[in-house]
Amino acid sequence: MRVDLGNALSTTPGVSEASLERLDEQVAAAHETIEAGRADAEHGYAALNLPDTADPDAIRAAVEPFDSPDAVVTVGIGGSALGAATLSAGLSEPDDPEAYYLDNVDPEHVTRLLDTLSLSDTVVNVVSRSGTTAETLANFLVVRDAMTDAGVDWTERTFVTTGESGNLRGLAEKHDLPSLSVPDGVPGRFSALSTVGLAVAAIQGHDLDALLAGARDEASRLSGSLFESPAYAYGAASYALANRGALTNAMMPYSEDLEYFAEWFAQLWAESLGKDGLGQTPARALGATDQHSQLQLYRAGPRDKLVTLVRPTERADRDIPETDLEGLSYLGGSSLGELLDAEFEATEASLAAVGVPNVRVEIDAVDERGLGELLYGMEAACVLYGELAGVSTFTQPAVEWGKRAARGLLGGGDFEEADAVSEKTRLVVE
Ligand SMILES: O=P(O)(O)OC[C@H]1O[C@H](O)[C@H](O)[C@@H](O)[C@@H]1O
Repeated sequence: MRVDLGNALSTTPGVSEASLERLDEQVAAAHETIEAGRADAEHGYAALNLPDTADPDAIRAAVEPFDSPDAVVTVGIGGSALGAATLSAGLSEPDDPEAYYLDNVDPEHVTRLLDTLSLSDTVVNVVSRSGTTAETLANFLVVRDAMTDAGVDWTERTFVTTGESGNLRGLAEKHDLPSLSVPDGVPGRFSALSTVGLAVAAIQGHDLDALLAGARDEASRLSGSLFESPAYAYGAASYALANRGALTNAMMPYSEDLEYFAEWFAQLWAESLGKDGLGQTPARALGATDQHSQLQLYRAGPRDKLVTLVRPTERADRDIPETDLEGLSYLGGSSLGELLDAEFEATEASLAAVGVPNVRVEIDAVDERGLGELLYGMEAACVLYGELAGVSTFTQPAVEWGKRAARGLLGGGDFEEADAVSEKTRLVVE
């Protein structure tokens, strides 16, 4: 992963090179804390050890009974779905088993998906670190029922990824389901490079070793200076820019294959850093599509944004046919990839021209190695940002509040958070 901070230096907000040099002392101290956390495999920091601790052979062995299914449906939410979804979207090949994600309990969507699938040729991948998330367990009960109704033995088609104990672990043991464990100390949103994110990639036949090698490369570049580590350069600059008023981070990959990556990044950044009145709101965008919608705001709206432009430097290309249509001949003989690159450069320059901070992040290609670098790099950037900001990066108390309120409302226990629902102030206009 390469990070170019040049367009964030003399912008508004912006961070001077001299400020970054001063910040580098804090980066060195934060790096020491991070390394100590990694050495002790402390909660959260352990995620940065995954390139070495994940076991691709064990993952491949666990999914081996499911040889070439038509589809794999992951039932999970948040960190238990987005990492796998990012990988399957980024790596997908036409002959792969189709990957679907049930990460919402919208009944119409669930029904539509179940009606579309040939359930006897589908693998169900139930993922929940805690084993208690209501949406995941409810969806699983619905999927299981649909399989039984279709005459499919769900115990033959299901595998489970969860913690060492809990409801799901109990279910896996009771029915002798193939299962994987979520590694200790790895929060959901940092679990893309573990059993949680890699199992679907394994079923689809992607190269787990190359993914982890990419991540390992990025890990080897972590150092006590932001000027030597692309991940820390990104984390430190984002932190400095947020302190100076860039409270939104618009993540804008120029690749359809990375659209899910922006969604994964949004959870990572929001849930890890949004604490104590601090944080940077992630916005999701896609180049070049959003040049024709959101870019107007990014360039001319409030000066409260950092725009992160991500692209692969190599991709399979497609020529644009020659044409004698008036005014269009400049396109002919060029390629869609060249056009997309020109759009990327144009957006970057258009933001820089009016002093809107933007950072360029590049990987060589959207392949296993590139994704390993990118996901690991962003995780390390996030951990560094959290250290610099002094927030508790690996917890999510605000999310837990909502989970308890919803559970209380459904009669799943006596949770005082549920009372707040009836205390809501109303001002209804009809
Ligand atoms: O994996 P699970 O325990 O089911 O959790 C799924 C998701 O639940 C919560 O909303 C957490 O805030 C997320 O970080 C987590 O990824």
